[in-house]
Amino acid sequence: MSFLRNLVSTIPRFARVGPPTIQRCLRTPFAYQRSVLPSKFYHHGSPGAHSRIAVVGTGNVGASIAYALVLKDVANEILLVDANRSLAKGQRLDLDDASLFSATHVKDVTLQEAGKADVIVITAGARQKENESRADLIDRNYQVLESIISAMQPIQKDAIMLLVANPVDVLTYFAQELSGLPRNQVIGSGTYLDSSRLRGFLSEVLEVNNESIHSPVLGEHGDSQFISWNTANIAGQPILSFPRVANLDKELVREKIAGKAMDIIKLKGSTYFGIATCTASLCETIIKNRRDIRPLSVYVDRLGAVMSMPAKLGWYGVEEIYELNGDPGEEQKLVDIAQEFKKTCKKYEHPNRTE
Ligand SMILES: NC(=O)C1=CN([C@@H]2O[C@H](COP(=O)(O)OP(=O)(O)OC[C@H]3O[C@@H](n4cnc5c(N)ncnc54)[C@H](O)[C@@H]3O)[C@@H](O)[C@H]2O)C=CC1
Ligand SMILES: CC(=O)C(=O)O
Repeated sequence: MSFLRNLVSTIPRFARVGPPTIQRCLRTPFAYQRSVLPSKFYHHGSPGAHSRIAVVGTGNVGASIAYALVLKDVANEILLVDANRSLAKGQRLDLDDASLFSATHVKDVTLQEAGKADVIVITAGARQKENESRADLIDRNYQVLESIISAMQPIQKDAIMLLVANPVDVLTYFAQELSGLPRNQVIGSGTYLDSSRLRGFLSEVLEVNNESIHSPVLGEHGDSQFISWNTANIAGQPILSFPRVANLDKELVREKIAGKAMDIIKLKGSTYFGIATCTASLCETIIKNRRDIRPLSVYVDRLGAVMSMPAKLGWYGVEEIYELNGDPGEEQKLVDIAQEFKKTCKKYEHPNRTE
């Protein structure tokens, strides 16, 4: 065997690249895959685990997510779909060129086929222009979402649907209403991106790697988001006990983080690298059942609203939502955000909800 391996390693890599299925078998041994993945990731009697992520909407955000997924080698297949079919095809051809170092196979498909994926990422829809808020997109993007979900039916019953299009909290709620999937399988990227922006900022203030900083931004992925200073910590020490953080103007920091998207939009028209990194990481969390805790758009029963709260994510979607530590100011913010959310959604209330 070792003689064969040595022999194979002398063949240039480009000459060893075979059809995608063969590459997949070579890269990830069958026994390993069987021990790690649940039955829902087995399809078509394929000789190993077979995970598929659909990306609906292949504009700036969708294409960047697909690119990040290819580089991370998260799934066997990425399925691309866009109302503009030539755009999806063009992105697929371009991504083919990027998959040289990845076992991921990229396809352009129909919405019906996307509905059979294990993870369905929805980025389709309008984006903000300068000085437009995320909430201003609601009328346009509700229509887009409704048409996409109806064209994807019947959606695979174990699928996890991950909303990215804005306003993400409101669209997540509508997707929960319209998709027929259990609520815990329909989530939004929420304030994961805002939290990563805050970690980046605090990492410079404290000169600590951002992965060691736990500082969630919660509530709305929008103007009313807030920083949970009372739960934030480094190495278990409250973050407010660090003088460099204690001395910051907290409202100024909040505005800086909440306003970063518009700062970028004013300079280059849209944001996509940050959300692509966050979304690819969420897909990996789902497919590998990592049970990471992330600030995500989830339905919070006691408040009757979708908003960003720390949530445990894995194969089966959201398994648990974590409450804050009882600070009355932060609780009031959640209540206010829930009230605004309900006012917005009333206009679109769907009569067919069964759960
Ligand atoms: N949640 C977050 O943190 C972030 C969310 N976004 C949101 O992501 C969304 C997409 O942004 P971009 O990619 O920059 O916009 P884009 O305009 O580059 O791409 C949107 C794509 O959606 C497609 N589309 C529209 N209707 C469709 C339909 N019915 N079926 C299939 N495809 C359809 C369009 O053809 C277009 O290719 C926006 O709503 C934006 O606000 C953007 C950045 C961060
Ligand atoms: C556009 C957007 O939602 C963001 O970059 O946060």
